[in-house]
Amino acid sequence: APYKALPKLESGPKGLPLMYVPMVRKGKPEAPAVEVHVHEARLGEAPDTGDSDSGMHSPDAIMNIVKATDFASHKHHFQRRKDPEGTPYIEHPVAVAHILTHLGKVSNPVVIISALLHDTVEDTDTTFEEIEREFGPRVRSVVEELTDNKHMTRDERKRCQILHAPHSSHEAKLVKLADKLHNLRDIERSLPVNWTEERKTQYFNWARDVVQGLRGTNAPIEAELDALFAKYCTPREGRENE
Ligand SMILES: Nc1nc2c(ncn2[C@@H]2O[C@H](COP(=O)(O)OP(=O)(O)O)[C@@H](OP(=O)(O)OP(=O)(O)O)[C@H]2O)c(=O)[nH]1
Repeated sequence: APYKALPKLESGPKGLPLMYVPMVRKGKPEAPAVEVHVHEARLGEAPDTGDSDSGMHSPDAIMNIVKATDFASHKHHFQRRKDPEGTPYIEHPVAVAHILTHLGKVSNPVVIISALLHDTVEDTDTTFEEIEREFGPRVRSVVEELTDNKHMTRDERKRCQILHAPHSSHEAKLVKLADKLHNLRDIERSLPVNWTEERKTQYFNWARDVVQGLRGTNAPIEAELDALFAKYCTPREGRENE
């Protein structure tokens, strides 16, 4: 279904100063009123490091993160996970964003928004044009990197992920790492319907091959992945978890 964004409450011509009114507690404002400048383009100007917190404190970054959560929950509304409980799908992108912020200590809004949106084009009627219109070209580009080509066979898609991982942008690598960690944690928690133990091992082995191409991106997330690989992957003689 088409996504209808709420009109911005703070709307005004881009770049024009708006008055930020501080919260008032016990008759005293928490902070003096300040002027903030709304630049929709700021997301597109974020630095390339992927984990910088530049821009994180800007009101428009926070608003766009909430908007992406709302967008994803709208788009994934009817979708369920493959677990026997039929968990609402939206739990996955929200958990991926949470892994990035809390375990990975990532606060680049482009990465967090891309994590929230990473399955919308692959799994729903969302288009890349829609993502760009609502969230800008940087987010579109990262989501494009994270979207499997549905015209390929399953085996081709899986092979492509291994081949493309090392060539991904830093932002996409971060989301991929967190995506894999959440999917693996989910499988450990509850095997998807009709999955055998053999398929579980195959998935863990394949995920280890993808993660191999993402290494050196985020130490805490990679450490959690390594602990799971050590537990569930087929050991590689003399090359443990390579
Ligand atoms: N672990 C787990 N995965 C679930 C569940 N429900 C849906 N999925 C999705 O299923 C995919 C993994 O299942 P597969 O059978 O290997 O892949 P396929 O759906 O593409 O054929 C993942 O998507 P993907 O975008 O293909 O991710 P990935 O394969 O790139 O990691 C994952 O997000 C669930 O309950 N547990």
